[in-house]
Amino acid sequence: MSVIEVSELRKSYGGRPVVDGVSFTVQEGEIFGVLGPNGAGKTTTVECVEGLRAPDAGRVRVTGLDPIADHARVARVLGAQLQQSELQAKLTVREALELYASFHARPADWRPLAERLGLTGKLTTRFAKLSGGQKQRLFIALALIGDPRVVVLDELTTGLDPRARRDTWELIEDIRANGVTVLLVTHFMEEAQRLCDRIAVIDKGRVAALDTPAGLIRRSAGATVISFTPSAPLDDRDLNALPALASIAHKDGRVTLAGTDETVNAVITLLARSHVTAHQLRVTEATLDDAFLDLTKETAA
Ligand SMILES: Nc1ncnc2c1ncn2[C@@H]1O[C@H](COP(=O)(O)OP(=O)(O)OP(=O)(O)O)[C@@H](O)[C@H]1O
Repeated sequence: MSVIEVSELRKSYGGRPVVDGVSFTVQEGEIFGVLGPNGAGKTTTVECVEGLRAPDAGRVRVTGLDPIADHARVARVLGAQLQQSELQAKLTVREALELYASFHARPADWRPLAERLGLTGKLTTRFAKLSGGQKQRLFIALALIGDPRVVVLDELTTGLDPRARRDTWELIEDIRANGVTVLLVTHFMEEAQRLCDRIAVIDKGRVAALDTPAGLIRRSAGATVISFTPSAPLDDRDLNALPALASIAHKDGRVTLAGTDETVNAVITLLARSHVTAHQLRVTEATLDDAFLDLTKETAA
């Protein structure tokens, strides 16, 4: 069952389209990633899902409800992460939890939530005195306090150290294990690769690709990279004729080819046929990072 449906969403600012026909659906229980370069339109898209912005065109549904027309009902099923500026510096963790619980008709009990998020020892600490990781954990708690079916987390781990980021990833997996669907906006490839079931890569206001992390890697041009130092020079014409070749580079006598498994098999055949030995042969799989750069390379150019 789909929890979020976005269809042909469009939004312009001052006549400039920043979301230009975005469509995707998020299934119940998924961690769905929205990934893209700066200014791609990710936040605008999720703000339309949250009902914070009205689309110019297109259709958005959250559990079948329109986030603008049915704002109150959507607020009951959707938990949104607050921005830093939305919490008063002097509010203690306990006060923030109680205050946000009071906004909901049927809030979750904040005590076990605070326990699960490791905030029990910080209940009397003021917001301004919390570390970056503790603040993020509080934001997660506040997003979950209405006992939502779906939670939207935007750039949750930006500014956290690697340890706090990993702890946050475990929390997100834990949220999903409790049956909550997660819509995650992120800049971090490692985060997206590790957490997301599927990812929409947004580029210039459009969905450049939508797939599982493994699927995105497979469809990027240079999904597999093979490098070696040949015992004798290989004919460039033979190398350039390799199937599914995405790129070729020569450096310090070493040849590096990006392509697919087909390219790897063909280069091994070529080496055997040419009686050339490949020293220090390495075959590596591209990461989501490589796939992302490939999928959004026109933007960077
Ligand atoms: N209220 C607004 N008025 C005018 N322009 C806006 C407004 N909000 C966003 N924009 C512009 O729309 C574009 C898309 O912004 P958006 O925040 O959706 O992108 P993003 O993909 O989330 O970017 P980032 O990764 O940098 O947060 C940007 O160029 C931004 O400057």
